Amino acid sequence: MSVKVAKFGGSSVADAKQIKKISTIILDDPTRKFVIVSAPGKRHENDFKMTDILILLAETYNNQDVFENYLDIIIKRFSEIITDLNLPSTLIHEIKDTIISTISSDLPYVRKLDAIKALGEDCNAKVISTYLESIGVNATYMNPKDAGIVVSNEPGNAQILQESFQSLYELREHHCDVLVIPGFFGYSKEGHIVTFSRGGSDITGAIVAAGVQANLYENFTDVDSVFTVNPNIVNNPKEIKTLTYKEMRELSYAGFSVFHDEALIPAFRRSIPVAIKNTNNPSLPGTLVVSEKQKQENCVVGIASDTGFCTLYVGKYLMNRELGFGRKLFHILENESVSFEHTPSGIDDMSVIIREHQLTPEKEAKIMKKIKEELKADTVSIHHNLAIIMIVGEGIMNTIGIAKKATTALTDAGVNINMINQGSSDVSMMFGINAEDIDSAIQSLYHEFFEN
Ligand SMILES: Nc1ncnc2c1ncn2[C@@H]1O[C@H](COP(=O)(O)OP(=O)(O)O)[C@@H](O)[C@H]1O
Ligand SMILES: N[C@@H](CC(=O)OP(=O)(O)O)C(=O)O
Repeated sequence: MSVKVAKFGGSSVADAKQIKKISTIILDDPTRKFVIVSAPGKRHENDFKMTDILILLAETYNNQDVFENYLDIIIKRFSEIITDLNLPSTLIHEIKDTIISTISSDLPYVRKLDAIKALGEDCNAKVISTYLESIGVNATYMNPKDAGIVVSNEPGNAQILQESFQSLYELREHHCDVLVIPGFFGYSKEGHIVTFSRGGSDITGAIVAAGVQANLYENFTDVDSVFTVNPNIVNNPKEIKTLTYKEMRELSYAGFSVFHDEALIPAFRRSIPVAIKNTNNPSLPGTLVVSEKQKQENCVVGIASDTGFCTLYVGKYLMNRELGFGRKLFHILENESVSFEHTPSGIDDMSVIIREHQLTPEKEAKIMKKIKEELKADTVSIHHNLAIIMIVGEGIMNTIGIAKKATTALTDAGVNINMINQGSSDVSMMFGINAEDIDSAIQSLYHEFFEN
């Protein structure tokens, strides 16, 4: 039996008009049995995402601040959707009761925050399945607990547990034609709601696709395809037709927010192709992510960029001869719950690239003090405001001239390179630059690699 998993992102389920569009897409293909939905997203550029307001609601309630306006915004948004879809008003009363009982529950704050964040997806899934039923579809809402989505106990950063896949496979036999599953969260073994990292409905989609052994995982969003560069930086960039899991993971990791980087692994392990398509233009083929693709003349498929990094620089004469230096350095970071992204190193120097949001000024000072004292380092410093650029493509490692092209483009744009990391990955080349240079760097690289 051929089955597809279709995930609809926040922009695809942002209001009644969009929900009607996704219903047509679901009805169009009877193999679209598993539907994963996000919370209502942005309806236009300056709009808000429901998840952001839910977080503000949780925070203000916890700080005993004024929270009622956030509650009103959330209820109003769901009310509009329910009214415009001609669904019974009892549904909005149920949603309101659920939100109020969740915020006033006596759960510890981290648990409550996750339970509140999950409400956007959960309530929207209930609304969408009720709508599908109202138009005659044999659809049902399926809670992630009943679906068997068991995750690790890390609030806001869940990982799927292996045992989930067997239970998910059994969903294939479910008597309904369409199962609507809320994205973004699962349940820990202890029964707590735990969310994935932000943008994590893509992860739910990939997990369900892997579990039910789908023939295709369709990820519906608001762009016609994955573009070679971020369309918010370059106008109308070229589209990518096909790319490999590995290429997509690197690009997503480095800023192609169209697809979550952690959503690739479950699909990759079971070789399930991923199609990224536009809800507003569903007849277009979109972008296909697969295990292997034909060799292309220009091996570079995409160039991603992301900000919010910093470099922790450590210098010590004879570092290369000191057994265990790296281990001790990482141990200091581990004790402060700081993970690292990259570690370019020299003979007497080591740089550790870290995502800045993990550091507070106090944590930063503590880490630097420990490195100085415990590792007897000569120099320790932290440089903020770093951006990374990732040039990605299978075959990059064995293609002559990629670095030359990249450095020419950066030179033409007057951009200083703070760091180069090449050879650690066989599909990417990384540059570190100042965050304020990102747009001009990407525009120049796009010109060099895709227009010349
Ligand atoms: N290289 C890229 N190709 C396509 N979209 C990109 C790229 N980089 C960033 N994006 C952004 O990703 C957005 C879609 O992702 P997201 O906002 O998470 O959608 P959804 O609401 O479907 O979850 C696009 O509107 C676009 O602004
Ligand atoms: N709603 C969640 C999860 C998600 O995946 O949303 P979206 O599909 O709108 O990116 C978030 O905003 O993080």
